[in-house]
Amino acid sequence: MGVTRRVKIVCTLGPATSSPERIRGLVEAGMNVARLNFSHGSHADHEAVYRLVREAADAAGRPVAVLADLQGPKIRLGRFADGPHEWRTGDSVVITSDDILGTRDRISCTYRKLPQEVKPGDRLLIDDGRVAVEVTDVTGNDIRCLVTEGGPVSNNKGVSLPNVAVSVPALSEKDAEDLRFALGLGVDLIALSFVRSADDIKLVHAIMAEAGVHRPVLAKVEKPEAVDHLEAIVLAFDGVMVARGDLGVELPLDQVPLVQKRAVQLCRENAKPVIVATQMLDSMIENSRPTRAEASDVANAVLDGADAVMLSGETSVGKYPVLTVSTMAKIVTTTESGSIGVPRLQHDPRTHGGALTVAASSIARAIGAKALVAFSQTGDTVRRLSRLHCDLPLLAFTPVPEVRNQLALSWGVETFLMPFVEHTDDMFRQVDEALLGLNRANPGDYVVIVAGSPPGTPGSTNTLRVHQLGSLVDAASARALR
Ligand SMILES: Nc1ncnc2c1ncn2[C@@H]1O[C@H](COP(=O)(O)OP(=O)(O)OP(=O)(O)O)[C@@H](O)[C@H]1O
Ligand SMILES: CC(=O)C(=O)O
Ligand SMILES: [K+]
Ligand SMILES: [Mg+2]
Repeated sequence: MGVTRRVKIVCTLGPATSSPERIRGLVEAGMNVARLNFSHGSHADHEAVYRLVREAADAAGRPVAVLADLQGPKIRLGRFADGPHEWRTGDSVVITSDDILGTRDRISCTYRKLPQEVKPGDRLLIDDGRVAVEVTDVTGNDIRCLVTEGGPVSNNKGVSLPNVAVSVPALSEKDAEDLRFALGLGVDLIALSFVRSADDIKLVHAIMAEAGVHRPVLAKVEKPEAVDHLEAIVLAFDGVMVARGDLGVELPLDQVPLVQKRAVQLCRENAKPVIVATQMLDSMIENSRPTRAEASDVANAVLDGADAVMLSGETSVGKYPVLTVSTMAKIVTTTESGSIGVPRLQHDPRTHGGALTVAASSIARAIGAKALVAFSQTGDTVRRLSRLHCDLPLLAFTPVPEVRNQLALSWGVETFLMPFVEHTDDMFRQVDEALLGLNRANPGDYVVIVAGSPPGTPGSTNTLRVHQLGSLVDAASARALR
């Protein structure tokens, strides 16, 4: 049975990828997860793109998860009447909490209390640190600043205050509205930006409870506070994104690589998916080929054990969105073919599901099974198998459509959506049907199946079967299935 690319690809959608053709192109090139960035674009934009992703995924017959990335407590510049502008080193500019349409010399910001929380001498970094200013004076709502590192500024660029503890709430009114909208739309996954504590997830859960829709929530690690509480955050959330763009501004840049490695390992230990994000193939925003360093960056995330690698500006506003995805896919598959292992897991499994999946993978290898198969209603058992990075195909069977999509983010998982059945024998028949029917294996081949019994009882993973394909039907029916 062929194994395809194991590490998944997340693509941020934007103006460069809003047409049906472009979105189909991304799916064909290998997009597994589409990221809707609620820092940009209107609800109408996101809704249109959402529908196009669903259509393209259905047409391709492949699951593509949709991830809604909430802006979170990031302070941003407002809009310019006539931008973009260039701020030169030595210029004096005003950032104000007044609600104005900006000019080159005076621009609003999204955080009303900013003038009360900064003082002369504080440094503000704009657009991931491309432009830096220093506060010289605060008068009323106006913060006068000296530009210390000049550069371009435009609508909605982020403003970071690396050493100032601002009291912005973890979920703004805009985030709450965006979350309700995204849940209504039917997205599969939510990401929360600038998470500072494990408790931040409670605000998201409260809105999900009101909406009556529950979806997994990823914590974006991009604040020093998140790095300090990493383990608690991994335990509380359903996964992590290492958001290196803001992380490299909020934290000294040299610390980013080690935070990446620690976050990836912690997530694997806890069977939670982890995305490595930002600037992976950044130069492809402008060029048709990445730098050698970028190719290595993608390869190293694969070797760290990440579930997924992410593209941002490369696909949202870049000149070569589809080519960037195929380039990334090529780097990933070549790296995976190198048979260099990922770091070992440090913990013995602590749950029944964990123990059973370790045993399943070792039995499968020992008997030369063709695949590992997991039945799951929540995806939990599948993620426990996924973290082992076994070189056999990893096939997930679920009756829940959004779980099928969610598993598109997890390392190595290929998912089959199957009707719910009452008895384990019917589960094994579904495996026969799927694998023999699709010509993925031959009667007589072995697969190792992990399941729960009785089916439909979450947390009941207790069944491990060494299954010979076709053994539950007579030979004639097995042949008929082919
Ligand atoms: N829908 C959009 N409309 C206009 N400009 C966009 C849009 N999406 C992205 N951009 C531009 O492309 C840049 C990169 O896009 P990306 O989605 O990666 O946003 P980002 O601001 O870097 O991410 P984040 O806010 O999550 O840290 C943005 O800073 C913005 O200037
Ligand atoms: C993706 C993101 O938000 C970042 O890198 O900052
Ligand atoms: K965002
Ligand atoms: Mg960010």
